[in-house]
Amino acid sequence: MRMASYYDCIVMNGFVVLPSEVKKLDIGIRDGRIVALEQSLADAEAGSRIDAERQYVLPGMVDIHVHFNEPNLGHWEGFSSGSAALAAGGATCYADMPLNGNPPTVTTEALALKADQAEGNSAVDYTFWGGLVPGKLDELAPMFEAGIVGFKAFMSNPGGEGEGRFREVDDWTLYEGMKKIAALGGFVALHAESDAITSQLAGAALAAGRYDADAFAASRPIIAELEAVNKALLFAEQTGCQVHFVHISSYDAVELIDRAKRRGLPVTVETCPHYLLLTMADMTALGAVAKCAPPLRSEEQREGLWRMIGEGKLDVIASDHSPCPTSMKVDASKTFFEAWGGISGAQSSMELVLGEGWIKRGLPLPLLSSLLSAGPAQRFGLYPRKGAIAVGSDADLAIVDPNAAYELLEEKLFYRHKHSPYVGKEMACRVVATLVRGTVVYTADGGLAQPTSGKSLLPLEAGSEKGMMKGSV
Ligand SMILES: NC(=O)NC(NC(N)=O)C(=O)[O-]
Ligand SMILES: [Zn+2]
Ligand SMILES: [Zn+2]
Repeated sequence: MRMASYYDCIVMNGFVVLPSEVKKLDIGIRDGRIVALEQSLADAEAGSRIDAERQYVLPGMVDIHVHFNEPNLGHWEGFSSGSAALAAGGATCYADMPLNGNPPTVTTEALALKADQAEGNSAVDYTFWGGLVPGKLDELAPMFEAGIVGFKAFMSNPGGEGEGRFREVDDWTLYEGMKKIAALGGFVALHAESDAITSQLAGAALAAGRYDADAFAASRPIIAELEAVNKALLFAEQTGCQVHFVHISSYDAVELIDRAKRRGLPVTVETCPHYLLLTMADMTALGAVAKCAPPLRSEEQREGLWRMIGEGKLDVIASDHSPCPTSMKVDASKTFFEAWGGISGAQSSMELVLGEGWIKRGLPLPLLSSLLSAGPAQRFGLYPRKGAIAVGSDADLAIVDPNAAYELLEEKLFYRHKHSPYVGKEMACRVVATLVRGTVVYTADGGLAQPTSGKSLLPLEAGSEKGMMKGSV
């Protein structure tokens, strides 16, 4: 009898963000899961209570686009500092990209190495992407068996150095890979920029002695994104493969993808906080710290992306946290073209999106929350275990105070290299606590409480039985 009303923890008095409404509820947690959502659990027995009066309780963000760069480039970020930053930003789960670690995650051996580095080093739960690259088509099935459902491919040069680096796909590899992935039941994620267009324009800019930020932006125009998206939609139609478009930067591309969805194509679309918060003008003003590919766009595009969100045409907001040593961003001897492309933002996604989308623009919280949590969890087949506040779901929660505006200072960043285009920005709200499976991993007052409580969501055992995972390396 006692069990029925005993909870390990109760989150009380908060405004709880449910899939289609916000309701004042108490959340009862037992064994890491949400077991009660009631108007009041004031009389219940509890191991601990968290008072969320005047605060909002959201499902933790599921950030399916981060580059933590292990193995071997952990000094660029790593699981430990990267996941700490996520926890501080209200993210409770992530999917780590198959680059820029070395080796990239394009074989089961590489996956095993990565999994080994993550284990015991993550503050929040995680899973991994595989990669679709030339010459490794036979690796797709074994990686799928090891639990990988999403395979990332680049349609333009991903940069990076060395023989074993992640390579972009040629059309044949993409087409064949998509047929194989469709047959397996997985999906492809695409960095959609046309290599033909971007390389041609970058070459021309450099030949003309233009190395600055504006020339970089002009070398990666929206037509490059549209051309790649269009080709990928054709391949999706021909192969039946599900496609997820990562970091889409223009509303034109969102509309193109939306038209394909309405024709019945199984496609989803992601954008990132930087395309919603920043423009080319910020890139020119801030320098390479705001350099990414595709580049930041015009104010008109930024507004257009918000309009797309309001119209329900996006599925996912993810950080595309792509860090590097600060010297690769800020180096007087290097041109803008040579600086690392990638923005450090993992810690700020939820605060930025809620601050701009909800507090400033008045968009509904459930809508924004679905892009941060439910949408990405669905994409990875993790919903509703992850990405929802519902009875039976993991108690992965972000508690947000809408009356705690603060200035983001460099020393508040958990990144290994503390650069970000958001340093110095006034944040309109603040993540005050993050819970992973009912455990408080972070509080704004106390900092990181649990640096290693994150768990892998991969069925590692399936691989290890076949000797493909741990033990084979
Ligand atoms: N090699 C990278 O980490 N690239 C990333 N860089 C960006 N977005 O500038 C990406 O996702 O394309
Ligand atoms: Zn990309
Ligand atoms: Zn990325």
